[in-house]
Amino acid sequence: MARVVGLLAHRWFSGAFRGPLQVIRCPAPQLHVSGPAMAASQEDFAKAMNQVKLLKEDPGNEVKLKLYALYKQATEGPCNAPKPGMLDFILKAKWDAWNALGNLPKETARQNYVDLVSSLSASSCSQVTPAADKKQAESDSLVVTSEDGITTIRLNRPAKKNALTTQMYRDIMRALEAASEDSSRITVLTGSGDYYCSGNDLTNFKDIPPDKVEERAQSSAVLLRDFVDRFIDFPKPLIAVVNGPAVGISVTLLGLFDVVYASDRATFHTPFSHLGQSPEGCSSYIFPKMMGPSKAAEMLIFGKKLTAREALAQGLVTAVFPDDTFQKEVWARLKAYAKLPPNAMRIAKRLMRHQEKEKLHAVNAEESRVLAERWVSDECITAIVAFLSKKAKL
Ligand SMILES: CCCC/C=C/CC(=O)SCCNC(=O)CCNC(=O)[C@H](O)C(C)(C)COP(=O)(O)OP(=O)(O)OC[C@H]1O[C@@H](n2cnc3c(N)ncnc32)[C@H](O)[C@@H]1OP(=O)(O)O
Repeated sequence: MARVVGLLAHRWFSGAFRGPLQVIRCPAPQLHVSGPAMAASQEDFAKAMNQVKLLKEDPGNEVKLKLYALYKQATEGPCNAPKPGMLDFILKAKWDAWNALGNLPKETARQNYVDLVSSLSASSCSQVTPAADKKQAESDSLVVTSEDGITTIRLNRPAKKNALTTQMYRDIMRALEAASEDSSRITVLTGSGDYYCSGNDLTNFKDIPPDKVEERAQSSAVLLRDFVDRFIDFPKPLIAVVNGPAVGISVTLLGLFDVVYASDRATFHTPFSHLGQSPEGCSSYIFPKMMGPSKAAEMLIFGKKLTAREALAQGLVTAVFPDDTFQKEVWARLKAYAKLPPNAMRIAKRLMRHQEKEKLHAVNAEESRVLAERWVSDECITAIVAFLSKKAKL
């Protein structure tokens, strides 16, 4: 421990503060399920010490001194070190800060330390994932956090109902790659705001020069195929926390998740025929197997929108929760799952997925190929033009 403090103190006062790991985004507030007024546990304290090393911005010497003092008070109690000489400025500043805490109880110092670190993390809007040596998110539209053994990938375009831009597909792929290698045990996909996701961002089709339409359809099909492949191959338990309505590809992909928890406000809509498009995400294979061919046809051919309860009855959703307790109940459950032995979980997943993998890749390839054809069809172009000119909504 003394080594850690020494290292931190060295970093702070030499200015080399930033840790080597890549910063992703703010921690998700709802991950903090523990009660508000409780004293910080040793575990919280240890986590806070780690978080300090990962702060994006140098919080400044005053805050660093405060952190130092609280740390010493929390671990050793009131200042008991001899006062340094006047000329030893750094040691003197540290000693003064510690000594100024007087007889503050260790528990209070621990709590204050945790609170201070948490406010610094929130204000510098930084959080890291352990495998963040890889570049993960290019924009604010995706927020990736890692905490309590759970890597959370959050779609973060609430004003656009979390519609997926081309960049977001790429960022999600990177986030999945990183999550498959980081120390987290389970991975969650969820959305910010009132929607889970409104599917493909239809403005992805905007401003394509006529002579590039075919080329763009082909490159989008490659992107789609790669994207869905990542879900097929993802090695750890993958959970969808469906916080609100889901549309298009965000619904079809659910068949590739291990568990799907939904708010009772969520709906599930795959309006492919309305859009002149065709099913993707392996849904043309998984949905009929899961819910029977005729229920799958209602969704995938006729675009029937399911309520959360209907989706539960069809096996698309694992459990439905009342919206007002959704986040609390789901995250409590996930935190418990994230304590299970990671290798056992991966092995169980591998055994379940293994027999189907080849088939799923083949289905994905075919669905992507067919969609490339649909994207250049009159039916599809008409539907997209109608949406973009605000004449049509689902
Ligand atoms: C490369 C891989 C390709 C994979 C292909 C996948 C296929 C699909 O995913 S198909 C599904 C495509 N999605 C849609 O067709 C949904 C279109 N959106 C809507 O019908 C409605 O917006 C809504 C029912 C989702 C919500 O309606 P509501 O009245 O509540 O809100 P709005 O005012 O319409 O939305 C707010 C804002 O968000 C924009 N927006 C919503 N969804 C999309 C979207 N999918 N693409 C682009 N933009 C979207 C909407 O236009 C509004 O924007 P403004 O505030 O600027 O008007």
